[in-house]
Amino acid sequence: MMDLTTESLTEAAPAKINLYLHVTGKRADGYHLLDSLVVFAGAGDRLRYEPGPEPLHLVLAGRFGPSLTDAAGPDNLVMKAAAALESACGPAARVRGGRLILEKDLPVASGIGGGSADAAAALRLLNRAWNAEVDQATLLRLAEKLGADVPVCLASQTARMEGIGEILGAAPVLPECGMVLVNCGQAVSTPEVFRKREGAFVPRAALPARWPDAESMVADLARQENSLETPACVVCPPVQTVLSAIHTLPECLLARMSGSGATCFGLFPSARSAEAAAAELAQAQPGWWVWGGGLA
Ligand SMILES: C[C@](O)(CO)[C@H](O)COP(=O)(O)OP(=O)(O)OC[C@H]1O[C@@H](n2ccc(N)nc2=O)[C@H](O)[C@@H]1O
Ligand SMILES: Nc1ncnc2c1ncn2[C@@H]1O[C@H](COP(=O)(O)OP(=O)(O)OP(=O)(O)O)[C@@H](O)[C@H]1O
Repeated sequence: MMDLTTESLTEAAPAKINLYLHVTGKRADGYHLLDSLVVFAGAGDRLRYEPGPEPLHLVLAGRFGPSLTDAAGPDNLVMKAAAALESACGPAARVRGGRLILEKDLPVASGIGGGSADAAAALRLLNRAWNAEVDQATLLRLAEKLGADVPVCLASQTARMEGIGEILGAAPVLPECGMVLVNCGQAVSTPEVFRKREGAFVPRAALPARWPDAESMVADLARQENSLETPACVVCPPVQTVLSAIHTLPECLLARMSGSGATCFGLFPSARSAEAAAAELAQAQPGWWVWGGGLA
């Protein structure tokens, strides 16, 4: 008998951060080929499912719930994921209606994959709650169709991401470190940033099997880049201000933008030093979204 306790009907949707992001090429269909080291932070959204007799619908809550109210319908990535899963259910599945409650605590359209993490959480959650028995390979195929960042969010574990996001491989073993995430409040369109990218493609990075400490990781990461940082600064100039602010925080080892922006991250020697730095920045910039802590 399946366990349908409250806990089993809740899924975390952690923020995705691209520690580096190289645009290595472009496909004929316009999608870009990437090489990226993806990690997940302690910050995230939360998705809860309350089965019920009414048709499945989405309720938005959390700090950024109101910024998505126009997108609570079938276009929301959570509802798209639910529909995709329903179409792939096994014969023993018990597809039910009810409420999906999305605690939206990550800024929207901000380069940390909030919508992708929500979609992946919906696939995991409903696969369990509906007893859908959709296998991992099929889940990955559904995830790919929902968005380039959804496959990596399915496992929500550190990974090296290639192709357009669908090729997931082993990543270096990471050392203990902390992270600060900062968003200035301006939504940034991913296609627009990709369109504005200019110049040569960047080769695939050479990475070790593991980094023994945060300093050696940062020394390597400093040789990599986010190829979308320059175009994102054109679309959203405050990114530059945010990067400078992170860079000057005590103990900051590296400051960089994630994904297509505008959220930027700082790496710190520990979760504790990141929390302290985040508290300092939040006080100085009350209008920004600031988070500090460890990796997921
Ligand atoms: C920039 C990243 O966040 C890095 O992790 C992702 O590549 C973007 O992932 P995403 O937001 O899930 O992207 P999607 O919703 O699939 O695509 C949005 C748009 O971004 C562009 N896009 C996206 C991914 C990719 N590899 N190449 C692209 O050119 C395309 O114009 C696409 O129409
Ligand atoms: N559950 C959701 N959460 C956030 N955005 C959603 C959701 N469903 C649909 N969207 C739409 O998807 C778009 C991208 O939002 P999202 O927050 O995933 O972007 P992002 O952080 O830039 O993602 P990425 O890092 O994958 O590029 C927004 O314009 C938003 O309207």
